[in-house]
Amino acid sequence: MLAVHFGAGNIGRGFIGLLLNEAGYHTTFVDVNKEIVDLLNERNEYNVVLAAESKDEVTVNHVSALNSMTEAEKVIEAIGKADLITTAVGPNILPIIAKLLTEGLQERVKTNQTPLNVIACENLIGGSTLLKKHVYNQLDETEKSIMDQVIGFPDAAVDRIVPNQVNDDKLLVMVEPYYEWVVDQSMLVGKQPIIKGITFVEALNPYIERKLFTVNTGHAVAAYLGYHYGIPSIDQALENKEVKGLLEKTLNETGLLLSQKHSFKQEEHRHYIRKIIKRFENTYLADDVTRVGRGPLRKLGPNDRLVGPAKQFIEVVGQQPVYLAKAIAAALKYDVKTDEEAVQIQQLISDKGLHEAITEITELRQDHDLFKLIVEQYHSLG
Ligand SMILES: NC(=O)c1ccc[n+]([C@@H]2O[C@H](COP(=O)([O-])OP(=O)(O)OC[C@H]3O[C@@H](n4cnc5c(N)ncnc54)[C@H](O)[C@@H]3O)[C@@H](O)[C@H]2O)c1
Ligand SMILES: O=P(O)(O)OC[C@@H](O)[C@@H](O)[C@H](O)[C@H](O)CO
Repeated sequence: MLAVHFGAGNIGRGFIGLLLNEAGYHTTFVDVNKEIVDLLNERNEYNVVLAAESKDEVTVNHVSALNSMTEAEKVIEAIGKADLITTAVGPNILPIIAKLLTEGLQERVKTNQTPLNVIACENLIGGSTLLKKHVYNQLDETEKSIMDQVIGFPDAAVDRIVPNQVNDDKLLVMVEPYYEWVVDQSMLVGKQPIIKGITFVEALNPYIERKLFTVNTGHAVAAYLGYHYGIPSIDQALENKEVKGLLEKTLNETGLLLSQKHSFKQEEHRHYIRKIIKRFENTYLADDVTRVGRGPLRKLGPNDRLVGPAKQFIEVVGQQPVYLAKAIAAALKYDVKTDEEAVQIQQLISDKGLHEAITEITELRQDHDLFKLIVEQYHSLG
């Protein structure tokens, strides 16, 4: 069995590649990083080490790689033969890989009508659906009706913390022990892939919202407030009582929303939150606040992990999301010069002023309750 996986980065190698290998796939990674592509082809294997006292290590083999910049034809050929396609490139890169993916799928369906699923493993609600949209924008009506029959784009939620890697061995990936991969079964075509570690569910929305609005909202709070207090890593941010307290209060807000919206049992959800906080406290991960806070423009988007639940909190719970607003304010103050999106936000605030910048970034109208809360919290953060 062949899997073509776009993005041989942290989650690609440290999570998806590992599970695909355990399920018996040969994985062809597609990436633009020449060094990683060359090393994968030289060794055809790499190791994954657990960020835990045991430091257990497993070898992932049956892997190779293609450079999408210089080997487009080979990528198209691999898509033609693939049994599964997955991605972990980052939401902003999906429109870029969609071009080559489309060419591959167009060629494939000319001779191969075997059903094929494309699963985007990104931190995004409706990631595969978005990728499908980018693909379908390039198809004519006949191609669309063929693809409707044989190509599936099931949405997914993936959860495993994989920090930036600082190992001498450039292929080695350190990952936390915990993982969860949930896929929307109702969106699959053909047979369900047999991959130990995937949970198939009939409706993904409660799972992706639970993950994004708990793990990623909590992570964002720790990153932006951690940065605000000059703390370099997430586990250290959690040692700071002020940050941990604000994190817990923010997750109580999203918890209330999620419990009301998806009828989660409150005690079970509290247990889920406690487990996540423990994961953030893992000192073996030493996860930089700048990795977790990366891309603040994306994270402040109208449906992402901060503004998304804050708006819903007002609508569903009927209260003011004070702590989510504080996290949004901290994200607006995130001033990391090496992060292009942070630079853009600071530039926007200085060019157009805070109010206009908030509207442009979050798409919130100035008379929205959340808008006023964000402004208040921004000024109170100092
Ligand atoms: N790291 C985590 O803890 C984690 C956990 C769950 C989900 N995710 C999600 O997984 C995705 C990837 O995150 P990551 O942490 O692995 O990032 P990463 O930067 O480590 O990996 C991304 C990879 O994509 C490659 N890439 C960039 N442009 C490309 C292109 N045009 N074609 C092919 N490959 C390209 C990069 O070279 C890199 O190897 C993101 O959506 C992220 O939100 C990450
Ligand atoms: O990948 P991002 O930039 O969307 O978010 C940063 C982290 O919160 C994220 O990578 C987590 O580590 C991951 O989602 C855990 O499953």
